[in-house]
Amino acid sequence: MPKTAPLRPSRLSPGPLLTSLAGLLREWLPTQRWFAGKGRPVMDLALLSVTELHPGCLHLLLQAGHAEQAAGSGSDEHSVHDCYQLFLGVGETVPAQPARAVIGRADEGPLAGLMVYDALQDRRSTALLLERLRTPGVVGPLRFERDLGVTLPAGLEPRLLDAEQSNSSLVYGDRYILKVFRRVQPGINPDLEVPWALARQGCDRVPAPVAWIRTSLPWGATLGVLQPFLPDAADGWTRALQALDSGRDFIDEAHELGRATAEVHLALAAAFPLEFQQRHHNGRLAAGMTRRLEAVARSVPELLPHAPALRSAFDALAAVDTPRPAQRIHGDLHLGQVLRTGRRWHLIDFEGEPARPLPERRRAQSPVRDVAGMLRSFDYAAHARHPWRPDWARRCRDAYCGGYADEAGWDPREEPELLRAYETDRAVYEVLYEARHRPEWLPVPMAAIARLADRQPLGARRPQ
Ligand SMILES: Nc1ncnc2c1ncn2[C@@H]1O[C@H](COP(=O)(O)OP(=O)(O)O)[C@@H](O)[C@H]1O
Ligand SMILES: O=P(O)(O)O[C@H]1O[C@H](CO)[C@@H](O[C@H]2O[C@H](CO)[C@@H](O)[C@H](O)[C@H]2O)[C@H](O)[C@H]1O
Repeated sequence: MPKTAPLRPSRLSPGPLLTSLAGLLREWLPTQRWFAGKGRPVMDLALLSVTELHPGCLHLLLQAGHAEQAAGSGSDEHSVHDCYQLFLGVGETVPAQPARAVIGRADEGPLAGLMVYDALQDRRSTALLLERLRTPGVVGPLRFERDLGVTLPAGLEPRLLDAEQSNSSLVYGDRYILKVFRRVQPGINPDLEVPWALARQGCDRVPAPVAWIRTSLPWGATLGVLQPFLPDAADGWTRALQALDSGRDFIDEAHELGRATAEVHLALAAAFPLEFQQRHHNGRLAAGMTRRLEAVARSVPELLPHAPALRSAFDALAAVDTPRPAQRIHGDLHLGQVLRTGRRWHLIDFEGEPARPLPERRRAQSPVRDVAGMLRSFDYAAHARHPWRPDWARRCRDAYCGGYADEAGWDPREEPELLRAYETDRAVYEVLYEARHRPEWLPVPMAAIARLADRQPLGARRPQ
């Protein structure tokens, strides 16, 4: 049996504890998908907070730095620091669980001789985590809170979701899903803030938070959110690939998805203050997009030859000065963020692009940005299958914009400069994302970059 006695307080002091964990974490972190420096060496580590959640289970907020190569001629490496949330099990043995849960045996410091493992893969630890959420309260700097109007049942069987994701999610008895944020930033996470506000607005397109975890140390932040689990749901990406595989169009689904997106945008506009953009707003927006393009081109040299042509999409945006109200949006909308149950679409994951700072992700923006994200996603799906089906993507894109216009009362295609600039900006983001996390996917956004630079409409065939 694993040792489950509480650790002596002296063992939890951050400095000595790090002596035990540093070597193990340096090996383990770069293998985790949610680690920003995936595959790259960890440069430095600091423990920002240590809490023993229950005997043998440590909750850590860990600051980790990794080297980021600014590629291109003569550029240097610099270090990037992020704060990560870890749940570590510590015991004389590792409880029965997948071998990949094992992090290793500590060979020095206060944990010397003890095994360390990923507690999110341990049934006992994750069952106790749900118990904490059922009975709100405080453990050290951690606050467990919930919607007091909802009663959470006891004893729901936990399982760690085996999905490609930026965080870690636990499903409890197919009734609830707990998202544990891995990269933590100061401030309320929009994935709690936005679904909560939408629920208050009566919008049922988004699962409403029922419980959440926050911390006050080292600063105020959201650590996790529990929401109802939609059983038998398939995400839009899976549905789109199924349609492609069986040679089917996806027009009805895309049209309905456009309507669902517009419905959520209307609810967001009602739930949060609108911002009326100042003159020259588009100029500033275009300048930000240009800066991002230049930064990504320094990291991913394949982008460099296209940069001048891509900049023209941002210059065209800067030349249009028609201020429009800005509002809260989804911020990272793509086919993987929409779930279909029966004939209904739901939107999930309002965190925004995980690499952007939280204040930026919470800013009011044009809803065209979300539309552009979804349009890019139809192109991604079309590229994921051979032969490439650009006409399939184009029909989806038209149906999606048509559905959006039916619900919202305005068509995103009426703002071509904004749509093109946002699509270009999104493709640039995807280049960086794929280069960092899934290099084998890099050709997909790079193909879009080549077409955007050529001023070809996406989804159209390149001239032979
Ligand atoms: N409420 C839900 N019901 C059913 N499945 C869900 C729900 N929320 C998330 N999921 C599943 O979990 C996966 C990851 O969730 P997501 O919020 O996108 O996490 P991440 O931000 O880490 O990528 C989704 O792709 C989806 O398959
Ligand atoms: O994990 P998140 O949902 O926060 O999103 C990140 O990962 C996505 C990939 O899992 C990435 O999306 C890109 O690939 C998708 C297909 O796997 C495609 O549907 C999207 O259009 C494309 O952007 C997303 O960009 C990233 O933020």
